[in-house]
Amino acid sequence: MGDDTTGEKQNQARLIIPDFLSLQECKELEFIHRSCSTVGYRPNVFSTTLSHLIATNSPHLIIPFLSIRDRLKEKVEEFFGCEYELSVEFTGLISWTRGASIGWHTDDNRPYLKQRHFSAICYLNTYGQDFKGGLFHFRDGHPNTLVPAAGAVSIYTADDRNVHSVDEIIEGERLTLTM
Ligand SMILES: O=C(O)CCC(=O)C(=O)O
Ligand SMILES: [Fe+2]
Repeated sequence: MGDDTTGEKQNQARLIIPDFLSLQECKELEFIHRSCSTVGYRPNVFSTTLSHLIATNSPHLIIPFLSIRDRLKEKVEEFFGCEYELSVEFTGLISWTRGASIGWHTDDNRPYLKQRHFSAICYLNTYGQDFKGGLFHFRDGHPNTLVPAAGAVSIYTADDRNVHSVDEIIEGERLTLTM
């Protein structure tokens, strides 16, 4: 029974919704990334953050993000039972090209990230079709491996219940909306 309880807690720490965004929304965000992305925070990674869109005088391009961001925030608050408690700390489009990968980590893994409670990753394109490699893995619990598909969202707590990694991109470009 102890194990069951642990399993249940583990399951509650993540939520995967296969069709959260329409393909049209994915395409629109992809278009913005193609027009505005800049060199990202790690090798072979490119990003388009909302602050970058403001700084480069493209504030109109923020509009498509806003309703998606609210929908996602509502979903997180509903699922994790923290209505009206969250504020969104980061919103950006992030693409990974050949050679990019990330090993096991949690998303609150720096002292200055401890205020981060949840991560949400919307997949804007599809494994096997747009890129090869780039599978997402949770170290513990279920589901274990996520195969990125356009429109899906994965929401998980940023703590050590959700240690995760992403395989190296072998070909193409893997695009996400990350919050
Ligand atoms: O893109 C993903 O699927 C997750 C990326 C990730 O874990 C991170 O950037 O911290
Ligand atoms: Fe991560």
